[in-house]
Amino acid sequence: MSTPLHTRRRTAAVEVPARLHDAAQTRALDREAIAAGISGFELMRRAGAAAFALIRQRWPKARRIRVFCGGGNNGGDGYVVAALASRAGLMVEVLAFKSPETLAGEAAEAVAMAREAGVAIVDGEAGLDQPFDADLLVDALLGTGAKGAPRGAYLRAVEAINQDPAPVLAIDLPSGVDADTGMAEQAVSATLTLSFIARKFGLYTGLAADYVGERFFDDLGLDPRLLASGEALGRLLEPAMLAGYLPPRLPSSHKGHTGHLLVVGGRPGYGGSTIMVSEAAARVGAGLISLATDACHLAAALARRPELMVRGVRSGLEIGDLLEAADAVAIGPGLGQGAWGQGLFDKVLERPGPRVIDADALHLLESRYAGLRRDDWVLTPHPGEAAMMLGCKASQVQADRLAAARELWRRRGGVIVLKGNGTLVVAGENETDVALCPYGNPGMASGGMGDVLGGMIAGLLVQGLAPFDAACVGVLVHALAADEAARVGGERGLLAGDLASFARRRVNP
Ligand SMILES: NC(=O)C1=CN([C@@H]2O[C@H](COP(=O)(O)OP(=O)(O)OC[C@H]3O[C@@H](n4cnc5c(N)ncnc54)[C@H](OP(=O)(O)O)[C@@H]3O)[C@@H](O)[C@H]2O)[C@@H](O)CC1
Ligand SMILES: [K+]
Repeated sequence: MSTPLHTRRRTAAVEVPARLHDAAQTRALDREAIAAGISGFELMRRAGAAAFALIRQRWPKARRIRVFCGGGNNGGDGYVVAALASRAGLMVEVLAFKSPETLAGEAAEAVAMAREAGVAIVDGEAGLDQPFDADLLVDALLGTGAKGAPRGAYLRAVEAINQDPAPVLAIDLPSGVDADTGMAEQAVSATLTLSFIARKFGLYTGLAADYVGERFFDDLGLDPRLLASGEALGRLLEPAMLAGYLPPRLPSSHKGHTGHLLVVGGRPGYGGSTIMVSEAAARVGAGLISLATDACHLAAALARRPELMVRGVRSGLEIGDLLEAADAVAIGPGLGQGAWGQGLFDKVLERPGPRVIDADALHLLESRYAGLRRDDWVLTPHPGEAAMMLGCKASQVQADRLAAARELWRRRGGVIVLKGNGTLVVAGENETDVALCPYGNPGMASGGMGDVLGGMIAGLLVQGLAPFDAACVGVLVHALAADEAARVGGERGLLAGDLASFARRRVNP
């Protein structure tokens, strides 16, 4: 972790952020826990108890519960929930999508527990045709053992759950959502999802967001040292991290200590983007900002932010001195891919140094600098731009966002920020090189949001944060600012320009 220039020694304790695992890594943790002396059935009993406690807390008035059980251990969790609910006097029905007699191991023990508690267990497919009028549905069809999209009777169960107006608790993950990638085509649309032992990477990014509902997590009381061991895919970005990255400034700080950013872009008609980049950088604390843009935008830029230093430029030849003075560059928004944009981009790439490369500059990178790899840049593609860079479709990027971001990193180096729900920051293959932002909201689906993000990352780069740290903090501050702005005024109608002032609060943790 790097510290911004001219700041006090870090005082806040740096918390280790929550780890994210894929299904195989989760199964390895399950095995470790069992090897450490907690039986598989005890884990299942704890999982069912955690789920039932959440049901009591969130739906205290629920009296009729229908539990959809599959044939694996996810189904086993469901049988435990059913047993506990029945013992508590609720009316419970299990729809079994695999004959309970065929279940093995701890899942068979859970079936016995449900039977003992007097739970009605009926054949799943037959039960789908019988009305039940449930207050709550529990999805215990598929968990981390699922392979591919739900098949056969499981698919019909998913459809039935989604057609039922009752709220849905998904056990471990919504059936049909891929725990590793978040890919989901036909999946349970849950009200809440309660995950056990490990936070599944796939529940935090891409399409999964449309299915998981509110996310809950329970570590089933396992030893934290066990949970911290073994492999993981990456880590979650959390607000508590900000204090560690952004300590207070020294009283003697002046603008020469807090970095000088050069923003380049804004062909005629596209000046707003670079103004937003500049303003966002200023609001996260960049000391000085020079904007090199088409001369037609000078008045607008100065009217919006008189703090900027703006220069109308006709070609890359006119930014040599600005590049010399700048600690970092943000280039791309509104740049265009014509001769003007090309000339400026070539000039910016002539010398190394921290750069945020976005939008049109990503296209120019692909068309003019195939194979160029650098450590000091931050590339910020949205899924469409990532697809352009990888030569595939945006839907393929979304189907496995981590794989796409990793491939971009292998080709281009530096830091890859793959935007979209559950933005990913990737700077290598290790767990500590991968960060995922679980914040943000659909109000951010509007023009200019990416420009503001690029500005924030660039504004942190000039303050001396390392590229990976600047990208993580920028992504987090951007999403938290958007959430705060949405809380104040709602999601629909949220403007990119609204974020900058909310960001200020976050960079002074
Ligand atoms: N002790 C532990 O480890 C703990 C585990 N825990 C819980 O166990 C869960 C993992 O359990 P798991 O590994 O048994 O797999 P699970 O997700 O239930 O699915 C396997 C079943 O699904 C079927 N199937 C697969 N894909 C399918 C498809 N596309 N469409 C249709 N069917 C499909 C497959 O059938 P097959 O195709 O093999 O015949 C098989 O019957 C985990 O998420 C957590 O909830 C917790 O209790 C904590 C302790
Ligand atoms: K499930």
